[in-house]
Amino acid sequence: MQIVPWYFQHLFVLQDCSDLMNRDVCHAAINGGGTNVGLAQILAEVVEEVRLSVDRDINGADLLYSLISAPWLYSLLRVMASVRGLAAPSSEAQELYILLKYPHIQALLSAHDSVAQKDYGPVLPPLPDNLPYNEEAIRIVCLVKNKQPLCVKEGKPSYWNSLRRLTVEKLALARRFGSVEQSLLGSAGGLSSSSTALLSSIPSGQPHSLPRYQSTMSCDLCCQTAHLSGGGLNLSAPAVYDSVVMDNCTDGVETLVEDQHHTCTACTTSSLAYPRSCCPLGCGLHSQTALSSPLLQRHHSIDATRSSHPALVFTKQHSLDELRSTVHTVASSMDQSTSDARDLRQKMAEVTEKMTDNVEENAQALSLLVKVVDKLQGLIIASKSPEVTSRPQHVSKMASGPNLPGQPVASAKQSFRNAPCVSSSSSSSSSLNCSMDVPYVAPQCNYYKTSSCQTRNRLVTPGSKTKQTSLSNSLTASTPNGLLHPGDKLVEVNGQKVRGLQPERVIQMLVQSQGNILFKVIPNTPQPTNSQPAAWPSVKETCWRLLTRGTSDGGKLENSTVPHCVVASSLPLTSSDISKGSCGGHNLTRLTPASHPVREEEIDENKCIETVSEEGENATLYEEVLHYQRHIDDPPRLIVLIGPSGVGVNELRRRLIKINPNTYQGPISHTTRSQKMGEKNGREYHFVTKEVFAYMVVNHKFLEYGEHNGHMYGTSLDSVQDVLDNGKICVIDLEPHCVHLVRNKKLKPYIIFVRPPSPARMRQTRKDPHFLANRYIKRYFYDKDFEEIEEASRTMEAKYRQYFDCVIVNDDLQDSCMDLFTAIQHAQEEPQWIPTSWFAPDHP
Ligand SMILES: Nc1ncnc2c1ncn2[C@@H]1O[C@H](COP(=O)(O)OP(=O)(O)OP(=O)(O)O)[C@@H](O)[C@H]1O
Repeated sequence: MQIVPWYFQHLFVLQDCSDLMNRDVCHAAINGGGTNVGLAQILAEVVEEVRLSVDRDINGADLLYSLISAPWLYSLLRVMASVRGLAAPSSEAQELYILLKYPHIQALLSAHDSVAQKDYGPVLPPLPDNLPYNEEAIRIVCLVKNKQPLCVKEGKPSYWNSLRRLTVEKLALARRFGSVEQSLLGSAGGLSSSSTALLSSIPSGQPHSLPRYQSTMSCDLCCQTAHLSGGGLNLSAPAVYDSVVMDNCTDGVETLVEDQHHTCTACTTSSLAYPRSCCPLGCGLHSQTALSSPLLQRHHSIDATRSSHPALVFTKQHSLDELRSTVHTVASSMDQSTSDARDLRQKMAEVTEKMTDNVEENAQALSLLVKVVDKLQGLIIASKSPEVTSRPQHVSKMASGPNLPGQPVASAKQSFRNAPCVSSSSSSSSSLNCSMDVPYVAPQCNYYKTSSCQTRNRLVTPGSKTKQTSLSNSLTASTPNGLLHPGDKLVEVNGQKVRGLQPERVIQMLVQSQGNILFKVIPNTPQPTNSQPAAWPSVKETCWRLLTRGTSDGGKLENSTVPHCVVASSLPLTSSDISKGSCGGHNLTRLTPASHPVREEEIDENKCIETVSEEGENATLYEEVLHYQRHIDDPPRLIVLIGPSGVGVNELRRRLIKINPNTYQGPISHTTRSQKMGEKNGREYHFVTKEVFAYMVVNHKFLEYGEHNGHMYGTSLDSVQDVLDNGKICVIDLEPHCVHLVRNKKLKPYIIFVRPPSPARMRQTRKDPHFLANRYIKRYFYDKDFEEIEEASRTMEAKYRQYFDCVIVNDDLQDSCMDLFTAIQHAQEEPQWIPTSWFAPDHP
């Protein structure tokens, strides 16, 4: 049960506090401090009672609920706040208090609270009363992002969690260094007034009416989150209570679990006997902290089983790795924000660099961390302040300066509630209430609310209809009520124009955004059923390419581009037709027009129209073709090599590019692996995050992609286009079933099939070469490989031959390279038959 570790953390901190209070109380009693002796007794009893409850296997949720709503807890919190008032508190009490008042702990807690207390319900600006009824050119969709970053896998910690965990760990580290660190930290900030306010803001008297927000408890070691909302526990504790949790977890890093049975790795005692387990899922961390804290030493001495733990040593490398990952998380989360964010990132990096074995430097690093946390704090405050919402991007600038709000929960929440969402400056709206999951259709707007997000459509004055990037594939997946549709054109995100931006860039903005996300989209209007554009019929003369034919067994270099065709129009093609037909200066070789539509019986080897059989039963019958010669100013045609695995496609491609890299180039692949030393983004690879990669996959950006060694690799259409745009001839190899992805008017691919010679000949020519089965497993060819290659070639050719413009038999390598070179020249410089549809003008 996920709740148990959280509970145990609290149980033990209570135990600590109980013991601590006991001592303090005794101390106070001895010194005449007058503290309520009965409180310590109550606490001790409660701890014992809770422990017994666990043994009796009482439902954890109920237990937790009663735990956090118990009056003694509030008494405890009050007492903690008044610890400082003791005449001569014990060293443990002092330490506890010092821990609680560290500014970075306070800032962190406060930041965490602010996030947790955010009301994730959207607050949308009102719609204007005078919206036109029939205005549908632009739609505004406002989504409210939930707590999970976009595309992040379930369970992945947010950077808040990372930061929180990190700070806790750093605190544990710092505590090893006692006074030096304290003095430095003290000089770095000490206990700010707002921190004090935080501590003293615990109301006395009756139990709090706790703020209602979803409580997401995290294991501070591995950041596994356990949502407690399911068990009626949509409650959380006030800030100080959280700080107790954190303090406990600081202590708690001494003990880890490795499996789901809550067995302590150090003492192998089971969770029942030693219920100190922190994470039931096993966080896998094995670096530990040997804490010199008297509190911890006492902690060990409380329980005999615990005292048997060996001293655990903090691993610096682990700390650095954690810190680096946090830096990375923060960095990637704030990639496109302003200089403040960069400053923050820089500071995080500095902290990373400063973490050494040197006490003083570590203290400095912690001090820097305080500033970083402060900045984050400022960011949250900024996101709550109304003026921020008028900025085009909601995280455009972080508030600077300090930072602990010390602000009561209610007011913080209120200020957030009052904040209008980011909205387009040109529009306003009026509010409508609606029920969950029921689309409410008003005369002037659509207004939806879903369980994960609340969205609203709003009609505004139409803007430019310039072609925009469509993100609908991924966005529609996030908008269950269908607010966004495939083909919708995205105009703005959070008031920021996205015109001309790559979809990857836009998705990056979404990943980084928090709270409301406002889309302005041009709805996709249904395409006319008649796909033939109005301007197109001007080309009267047509040819038909026969797409299904038997395998040709011609020579080594076969040009299959001559269509088996006649003309099916009574009107000759004129030059004006050509220009109207968007042939744009291409030289069309006209065929002799037939005087009547061609009938099936007229089909023969030289002059034919025949069924074009695409895959599937209801295949298109014919492919209409035109003779096309590339204009010198046109981008080069894409060269696509297809062949069975092992035939030598890559070898040919590699050699071709190597011989003349100024003319030929392969596309730059995308990868999620990290950049190595000496590599440059965009040269060896496009290094992208998993989120961006996933987005690209979802949006069919890749021609091919796959995984290797846990990293994703893919060849994107855009990277192909980049090569062509640079005036180079892009040469790619492709699986035949992916050919349709490039067979379009923009790329005008010239498709070359690489056929193997006979198995006997292959055996002769491929004596030494390696066979890269699946591209990665390198081994020598076996005899059966040659037969398989031949078989695969035959199958491939039978199925896809209709798409091949040329066939090269890869026998002798030198000859094949020459053939390839000739074929490519041919494709670029001589007339070729290409589908008529590639000349069709763009849809308006
Ligand atoms: N004509 C040839 N003569 C001799 N060896 C060749 C010839 N063509 C390719 N090879 C060799 O055959 C091996 C396989 O070639 P290559 O890796 O290019 O295959 P491929 O078609 O790209 O297959 P895969 O897609 O599975 O990698 C390589 O070692 C390559 O050097």
